[in-house]
Amino acid sequence: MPAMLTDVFRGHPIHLPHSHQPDFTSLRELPDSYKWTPKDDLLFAAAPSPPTTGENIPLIDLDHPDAANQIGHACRTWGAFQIANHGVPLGLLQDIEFLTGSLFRLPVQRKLKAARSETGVSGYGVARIASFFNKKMWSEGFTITGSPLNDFRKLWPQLHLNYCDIVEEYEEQMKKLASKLMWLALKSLGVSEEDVEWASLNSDLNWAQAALQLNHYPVCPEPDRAMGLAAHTDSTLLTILCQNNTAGLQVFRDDLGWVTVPPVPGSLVVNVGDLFHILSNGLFKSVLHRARVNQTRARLSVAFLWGPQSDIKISPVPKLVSPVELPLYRSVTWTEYLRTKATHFNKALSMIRNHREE
Ligand SMILES: C=C1C[C@]23C[C@@]1(O)CC[C@H]2[C@@]12CCC[C@@](C)(C(=O)O1)[C@H]2[C@@H]3C(=O)O
Ligand SMILES: O=C(O)CCC(=O)C(=O)O
Ligand SMILES: [Fe+2]
Repeated sequence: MPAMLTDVFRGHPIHLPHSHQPDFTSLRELPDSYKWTPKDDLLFAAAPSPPTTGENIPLIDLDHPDAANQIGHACRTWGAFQIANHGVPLGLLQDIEFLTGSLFRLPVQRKLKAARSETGVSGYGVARIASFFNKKMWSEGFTITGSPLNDFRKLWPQLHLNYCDIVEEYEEQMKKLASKLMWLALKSLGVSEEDVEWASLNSDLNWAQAALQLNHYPVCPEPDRAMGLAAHTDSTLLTILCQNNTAGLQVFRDDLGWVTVPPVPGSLVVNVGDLFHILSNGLFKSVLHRARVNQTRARLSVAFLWGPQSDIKISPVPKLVSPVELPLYRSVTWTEYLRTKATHFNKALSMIRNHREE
């Protein structure tokens, strides 16, 4: 039985001080431990794209006949795009946003009842990547893998079953959408289901698994010096992000710097993760992104982090490899990759890169 996402960090404990999580609303000044400088993150001060260039990740209508090519182009140039007409009911997006808001409005002591353990994936706390930075991030998170029942019972003794239903329905919809997006993107490269062995053997989506990451970025007294979620790439095949109507997500482009992704009501943001970069033999860009905060409005986001079951080995699709286009990466399971990332963070991709023989 392969390790499930839930067990990924068993034997790989990490000490993160969730219990020191402050009551953000009570802080009138930004404590020094939350003040970021370029020393704390080399890209902290990287120039943002001037708003006049108007360059931004594309908004793609999934009903458009050319959607596959538009998605492929976005994956190659940005590693991110927004989608409209995605088929996920608006009411469900509102429900998951409501659930997220209700969760983070709970008193800190209640949230800590469901704190993530040192070897766990699920629960309340700071993002796992926090361990790589000297400064703290102005955010709190809640990760869900598998059933949230046990955690939700601790958070909402009365209402937990309603909230579990919302998560189940949301994950169901996201699973279908993520798979559709992956095949549309691959289609743009001339790759179909028959070309991807592990998927064609399991066409009913049983080859996939996911985590749901709920994020809260409270109002911040000094947003220019704070960081909501530090720059990172996701380890996933694809991540689908639902953000409330407050801007904060930024994506990085070498030629443009940091570009803010504007919230578009009813749309969803899609990020290419490291595993899709590997699968596409480097053609799709695993996008570096981060979340900034602001002084007037709290921000919520819900990330659906989607990847393969833990026994599936991901490697460049054979059709995209040739004597001139050598496979850039060796094969890796999601579990192996998450563990590599937990140790080497932004060096993880280069750890599994094949080095060309001289
Ligand atoms: C499946 C996963 C991806 C993730 C690590 C995790 O085990 C669960 C949380 C995910 C998340 C969300 C916030 C950013 C991120 C880098 C992190 O620290 O936790 C991602 C992880 C990832 O994609 O590597
Ligand atoms: O809140 C956001 O916009 C980004 C969240 C994110 O990157 C993540 O959860 O992995
Ligand atoms: Fe992310």
